[in-house]
Amino acid sequence: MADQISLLLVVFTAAVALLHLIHRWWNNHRGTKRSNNEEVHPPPGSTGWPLIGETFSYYRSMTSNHPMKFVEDRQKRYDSDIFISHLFGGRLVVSVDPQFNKSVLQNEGRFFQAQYPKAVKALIGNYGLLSVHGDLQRKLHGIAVNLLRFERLKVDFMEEIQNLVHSTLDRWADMKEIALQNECHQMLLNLMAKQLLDLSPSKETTEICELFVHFTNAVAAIPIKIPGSTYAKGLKARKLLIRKISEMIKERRNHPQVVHTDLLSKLLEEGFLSDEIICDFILFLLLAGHDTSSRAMTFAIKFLTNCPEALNQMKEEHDAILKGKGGHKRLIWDDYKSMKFTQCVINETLRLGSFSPGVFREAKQDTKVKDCVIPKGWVVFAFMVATHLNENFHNEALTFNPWRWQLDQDVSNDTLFSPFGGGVRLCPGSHLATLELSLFLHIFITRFRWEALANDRTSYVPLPYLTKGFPIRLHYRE
Ligand code: HEM
Repeated sequence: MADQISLLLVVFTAAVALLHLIHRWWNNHRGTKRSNNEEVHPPPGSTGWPLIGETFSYYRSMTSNHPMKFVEDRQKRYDSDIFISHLFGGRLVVSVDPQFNKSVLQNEGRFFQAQYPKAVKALIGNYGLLSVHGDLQRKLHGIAVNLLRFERLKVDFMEEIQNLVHSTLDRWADMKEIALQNECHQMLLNLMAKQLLDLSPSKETTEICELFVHFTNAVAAIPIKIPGSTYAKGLKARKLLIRKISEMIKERRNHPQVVHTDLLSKLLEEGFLSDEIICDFILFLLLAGHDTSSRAMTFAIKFLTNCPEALNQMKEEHDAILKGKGGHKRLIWDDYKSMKFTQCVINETLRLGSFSPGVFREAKQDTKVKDCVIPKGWVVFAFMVATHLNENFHNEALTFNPWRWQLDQDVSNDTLFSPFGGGVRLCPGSHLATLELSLFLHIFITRFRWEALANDRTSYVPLPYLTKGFPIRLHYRE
């Protein structure tokens, strides 16, 4: 009996090994015949193991002190900046070529179109902005741009953000010790909940924030739908969030006499969007509008904590602004525009944090790049973080150095630095995000000094975050 089991194990192991070799060979040698019988070769690469592909190597590298190892190994192995892999549940072409990535973004709707993995689409819904194309994308993008236009930033948001940050910091001061990452998530979700759904900070917004933790974690998690998995929890959170928004829509329709000055009212007034579109659109804006900016806030404070020279320069800049206002604490647009060093800190935080690590685009036709062809229907992962952390483009790329933005104007070109994407999908929230960060840094730095309570590390998966949530102890500045 024992012999039979051993024999079975040997046969099974040999079969798996053989399958793997065949799979590898097929990955490395396949070509596609075009209609004129010319054989075209996709980029070099490997889809790794059946089903899981190269997911584990990618995760291992992106959670380590050497996040670019996954990319660097493949660049060396294939002698190419564009290679095939199997990540996020499917085969794709990974591009770390900044010129090609820029052209992918600029050619949205022509040669490429946004195509996020099925698992992400199931979370953001059929009408989350990154799922829609053509006229509907332009229409919804336009609504988002209008919501976040300069005139609104200069007046409404300027006022609203400062009120919110001051009241939140009053609460933090009472708590003395806080987990900054969670607190920033909650603060910015409160801002978006007010703008989109007219919700003031309450038990309900705290519940929404808790659901968003599961929802966001699932966006870049391994998409396994078994009960208790990160992905399954995210899908459940989506269902509950959509139910909440639907109930608000019903409530508004039942009580039209109650006046609201939020985005939801405007969308209902316009009357041409279905409830399904409105729910997915609002859910997407809630997500996009709080998650990345709140991560950026936490990272900025963490980077400054580890770089006392930059923190001192920030203190000087912000103390001078306050002094110039003769004790009047509320900032105006010109004060914001005068924060020169702060802008360098924000750029450096966006580069080193790379909060939106890459974008997904499907080739709408066979597309020649260098000496290979990306066949129609294949998805390209334009991996921005690999440009942002590349030593060839940014000297000592893993070091926080805000002064690089003062000295070397070249690094601010949008081929090498594109934290907000580009083309027709350029992030409509980029100016709001910069305003939020600047005002937050001003108020935080002028009110508090702080000490870190744990030795936190950066992980770039599922999305960039600090592994311990950056716990800090706060003290009022003398
Ligand atoms: C640090 C903060 C932020 C970063 C790094 C960021 C990054 C990005 C990137 C890279 C894209 C392009 C995705 C693609 O092309 O596939 C994008 C799209 C988008 N972002 Fe942001 N974003 C930030 C903040 C915000 C905020 C505050 C809002 C809204 C309040 C927002 C709303 C959106 C929307 C609606 C889109 C989709 C645009 C479209 O597909 O038409 N983002 N963002």
